[in-house]
Amino acid sequence: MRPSTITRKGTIRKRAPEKKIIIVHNLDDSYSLSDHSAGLLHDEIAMPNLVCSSPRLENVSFNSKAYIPKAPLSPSLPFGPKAKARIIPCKDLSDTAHNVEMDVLDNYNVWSDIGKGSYAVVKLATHKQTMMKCAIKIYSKKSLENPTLKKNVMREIKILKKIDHNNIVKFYEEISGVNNLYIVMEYVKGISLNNHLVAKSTKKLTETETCDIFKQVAEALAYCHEKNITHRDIKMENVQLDLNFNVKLIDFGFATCFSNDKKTLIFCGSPTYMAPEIINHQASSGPPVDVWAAGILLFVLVTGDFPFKGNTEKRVFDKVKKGSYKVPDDLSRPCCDLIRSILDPNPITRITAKDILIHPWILNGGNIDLHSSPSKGDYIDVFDEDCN
Ligand SMILES: Nc1ncnc2c1ncn2[C@@H]1O[C@H](COP(=O)(O)OP(=O)(O)OP(=O)(O)O)[C@@H](O)[C@H]1O
Repeated sequence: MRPSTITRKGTIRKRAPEKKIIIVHNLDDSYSLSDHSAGLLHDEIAMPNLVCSSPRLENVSFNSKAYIPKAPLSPSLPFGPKAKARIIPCKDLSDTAHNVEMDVLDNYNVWSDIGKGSYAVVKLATHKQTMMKCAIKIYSKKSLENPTLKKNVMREIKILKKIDHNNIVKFYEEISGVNNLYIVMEYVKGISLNNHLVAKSTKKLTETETCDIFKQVAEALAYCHEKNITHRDIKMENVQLDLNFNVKLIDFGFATCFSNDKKTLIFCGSPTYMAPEIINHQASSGPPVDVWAAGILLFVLVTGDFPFKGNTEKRVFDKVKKGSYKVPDDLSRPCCDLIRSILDPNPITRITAKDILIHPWILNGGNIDLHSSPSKGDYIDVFDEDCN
C-alpha cells in the first residue's frame, strides 16, 4: 500500500512530518528520471528514506526511498548537474513489499528501486568492496510458493549463468535469504528502449538509429539461439540501453532451453509480441518466437506503432492470425523486406536471428539505398503471400 501519493500536479497527499521528500526540479535530458534519480539520490545526496518528486512528474512508482517515474519525462525537463532538490517532510515510507535482508546482503549497500516487474523488484546496489554498481532483482519467497514462478525463476538463474555476451545483462550471483531470493547482476545505467522511444518527439527512430539498436538485439538473440536458449519475452521493456546506446537484453524470467529435435507447446510472452504459432497453440522449437517478437520491436522502432493492434487481446490475436499489416510509405524497401522476412507466419521459413545479421538492411547500417525507392506503403498480407 502506498503510504502517500503524488497527485498529477506533484503535490503530496497524506503527509506526515518525520521523513523527508526530495522535490527534484529542472530535469536535464530526455532519459527517464529513474536512473538519474537513483544515481543522484544515492551517489550525490545519499540520504535514507527520501521521496523524489517533481511538479511535472505524472507517472511515478513508489518505494521506500524514492518516487521513480515509470515513464520518461518530457525532454524539456532539465536534470543532472542542473537539478535542484528541495527537502520537505513526509510520512514513513519504509513499508514495501520487498524489504531487503541486509544481513544476507552484507556485501552490498542497497539503494532505491530501479524497476518493478510483475514478480520482482529491482534495486540499485553497490558492492562494498569494489564499489561496483549492480542491480539486484528481488523475488519474495512467498511469491515463489507458486510452483510455476519458482520453476521460471530457477530457470532464469540457470540460463543467466550460461550467458556471457555484450548485449545481455551479466549475472553475478544469487543469494538466498529467509524472505527473498536475490539475483545480483550487472547494472545497466540508462533507459529502457520503450522509454527511449516515448521520449522522442517523433515517437519513432530513423532507420539508421533503429538498425544500430536492432542489430544488437539480433546479435543477442543469435547468441542465445546458438546456445539453444530462447528468451520468450522479447519486447521493448526488456531491452535496456546504456548511456552509449549499447543494448542489454534483460529479464530471462520466461527463458527456456530447447533441443533441436523437440518442439514445445508454449503460451507465454506479451500479447502484442506473440507469434502466430503461439496464438494458434502450435508446437514450436522456440527461436522463431523470439525472432517474431523482435520483428514487432523493429516495426515499432521504425514506425512508432504496432503492426497488429486492437483494444482487446482477442482483437490483437485475430489480427495476427489474419496476418495483414500495413507498412508506412516512407520505409525503405530493404527495411520492409526485413520486416516481411521476420513477420513470416510460418516459423519454419521465418528468417533466423543469424540470417538477420547478414540481411542487406543490417549490413548497410539501415542507410536507405538511394537506388531503391521507398516502399510506397506496401500492404503486406503475409498469409496470402507466404502461406498458400
Ligand atoms: N540489470 C538491470 N539494470 C538496470 N535496470 C534493470 C535491470 N534489470 C531490470 N531493470 C529494471 O527493472 C525492471 C523490471 O525488471 P525485470 O523485467 O527483470 O522484472 P520482471 O518482474 O521479470 O518483469 P516482467 O513483469 O516483465 O516479467 C526493468 O523493466 C528495468 O527497468
